[in-house]
Amino acid sequence: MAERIDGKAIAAEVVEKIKAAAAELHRAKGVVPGLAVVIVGDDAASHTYVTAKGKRAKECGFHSVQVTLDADTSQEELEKVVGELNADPAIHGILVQLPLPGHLDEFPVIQMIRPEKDVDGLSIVNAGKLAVGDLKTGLISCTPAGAMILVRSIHGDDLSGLNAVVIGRSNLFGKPMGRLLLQANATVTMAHSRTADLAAACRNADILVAATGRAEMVKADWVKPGATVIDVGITRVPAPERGEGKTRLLGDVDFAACEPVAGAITPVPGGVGPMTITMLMANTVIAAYRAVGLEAPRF
Ligand SMILES: NC(=O)C1=CN([C@@H]2O[C@H](COP(=O)(O)OP(=O)(O)OC[C@H]3O[C@@H](n4cnc5c(N)ncnc54)[C@H](OP(=O)(O)O)[C@@H]3O)[C@@H](O)[C@H]2O)C=CC1
Ligand SMILES: Nc1nc(=O)c2c([nH]1)NC[C@@H]1CN(c3ccc(C(=O)N[C@@H](CCC(=O)O)C(=O)O)cc3)C=[N+]21
Repeated sequence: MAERIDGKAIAAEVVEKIKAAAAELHRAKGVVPGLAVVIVGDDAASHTYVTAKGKRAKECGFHSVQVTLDADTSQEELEKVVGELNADPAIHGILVQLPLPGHLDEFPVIQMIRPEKDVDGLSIVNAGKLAVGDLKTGLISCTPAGAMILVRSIHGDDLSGLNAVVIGRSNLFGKPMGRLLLQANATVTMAHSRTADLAAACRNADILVAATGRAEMVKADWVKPGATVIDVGITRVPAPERGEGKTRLLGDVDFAACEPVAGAITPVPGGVGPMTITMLMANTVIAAYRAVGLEAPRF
């Protein structure tokens, strides 16, 4: 049976470091880290997730702002809001919840966020720094940064000699995850919807990371015995057995089938998700340190 990687417990340890860093920043410079989350429209799942971010920000002692815009907000209105947050000295981190409603163009909105405040790591500057291996001056997308802490909890900092397979190649997760694994000396395969024999590619993985949003697609015979399996996917499905209107979350990994084969595995919920929210706070405190010219702590 695989070891279960407890994302909640590891996130709680990181939260303590974040709180201490925030307290030190306040003591040294009188500055409170400020995080703004912008959400457009009324997607229920997005709102639950944004509420969780606000709660965690408060818990860390941050100044936290949520900007909720109507589903029919125009591109100009959204860009005006981001412009104001860019100019606000009390805000060190800005996150625009994705995806945006279909009539809005994501790319220009994300690219106008000042790189120093881009806590999602999606700006060309931050993505580029990661691509050239500069992990010290940019900001790295929260979910891959959190997933790497989970990988390190099993394998340590140096992944030399290990094969890693990432399923999914999004800018938000797959690409930065692949780059972080490569930077840590893993031999990386980036798989996606056009990969020929996905099962065979996965069977080669000492570290298998799934981020597709296809519920339970990773089966037991895709997993190399003893491999570390990191499940990023989140799909909400109806769960009538829990009561009327109730739902539950499924990952991209068929957990029950893969747990006996893997060496270590993350559950959903309680794996990568809690790390994502925590790393958003870590990025915000890092941005706040840099804003006052202090060297940022590492998490
Ligand atoms: N736990 C957490 O903290 C977080 C969870 N998520 C979840 O992770 C999942 C992925 O998110 P994100 O990267 O933003 O999603 P995207 O939809 O942007 O990307 C999905 C990727 O999966 C690939 N893919 C889709 N279907 C298949 C398939 N059948 N076989 C192989 N590859 C496939 C796509 O390939 P192609 O490029 O060829 O289309 C694409 O690269 C979602 O479920 C999301 O909810 C996301 C962020 C944080
Ligand atoms: N700009 C942007 N950045 C993101 O990082 C981003 C985004 N947009 N859009 C949506 C996805 C999804 N995502 C999740 C984060 C945490 C949990 C999470 O906390 N999950 C808990 C469970 C929560 C629950 O029970 O609902 C867990 O897995 O244990 C889930 C999903 C971040 N995303």
